[in-house]
Amino acid sequence: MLETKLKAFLPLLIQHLFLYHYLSSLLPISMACNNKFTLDSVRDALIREEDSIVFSLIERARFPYNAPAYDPSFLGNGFSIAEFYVRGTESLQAKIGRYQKPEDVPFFPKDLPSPLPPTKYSQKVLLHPASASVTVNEAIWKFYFTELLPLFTTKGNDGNYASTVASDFVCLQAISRRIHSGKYVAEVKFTDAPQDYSPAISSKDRDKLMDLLTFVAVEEAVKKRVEKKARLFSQNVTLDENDSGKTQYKINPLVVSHLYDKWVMPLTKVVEVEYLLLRLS
Ligand SMILES: O=C(O)C(=O)C[C@]1(C(=O)O)C=C[C@@H](O)C=C1
Repeated sequence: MLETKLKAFLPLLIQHLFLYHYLSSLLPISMACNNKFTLDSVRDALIREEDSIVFSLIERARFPYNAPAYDPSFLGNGFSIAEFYVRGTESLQAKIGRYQKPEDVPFFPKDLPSPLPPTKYSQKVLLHPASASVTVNEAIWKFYFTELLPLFTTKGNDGNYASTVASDFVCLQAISRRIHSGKYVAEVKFTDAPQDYSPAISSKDRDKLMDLLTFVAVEEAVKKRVEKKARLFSQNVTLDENDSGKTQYKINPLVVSHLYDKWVMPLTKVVEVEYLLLRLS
């Protein structure tokens, strides 16, 4: 009985060991600790991304909502200024080698040009090859413009559309990179416990996978930390010793914890599940 079970598990184990050996020599330095890819080192990378997200929101909050920047009829070419800018910038960035790392995912992947000249980066950084197809950027685009922006910008229109959409793109890229880093989290969780994840992957049991990869205490800590970072990074600093006024924040710290609670962590988990479902292919 045990022998039959072992025989069934053997091909999986060989595939797993091969991929683990291959991947651990290829993963990004920022996520590797002493050349070892661990849950702690990946979580450290996610913590670092929090800074980028908070600072990008602070920059965007300098401008009011600026509705004309999102009006698809404004330029007369069928695109809003925001979409036109993101498409053009992604195309330029692809030419100089962006979008080869699994966590750098374009919002408009169709017809992106190849890098000039071809870079070597993609050969150094690889997860399971199927990971490239995992993207939740459509959902990110939607929640960012329709739900998040109105929460942290003031109503109004100051005509600064170019700066506004450039700031939007920095926010979108930071949020997307953090969420798609879920591919690394999923990989390390799988390599740490293939025996737990493999049955749920084989039976395509999304709920079970979601259950296995969820750590409620970690999520609570993340929400508290990002709120604290927003409080620290976005407060107005004065040198006036007698200033007993209420601290002013450039963005509401509660909006940042809400962003993580409602979108960033749930979508990271979707990325993890989708990655895992492809992990044994
Ligand atoms: O740290 C992990 O284990 C993750 O999977 C990342 C993350 C997050 O998005 O921050 C997502 C799911 C877990 O429940 C906890 C945290």
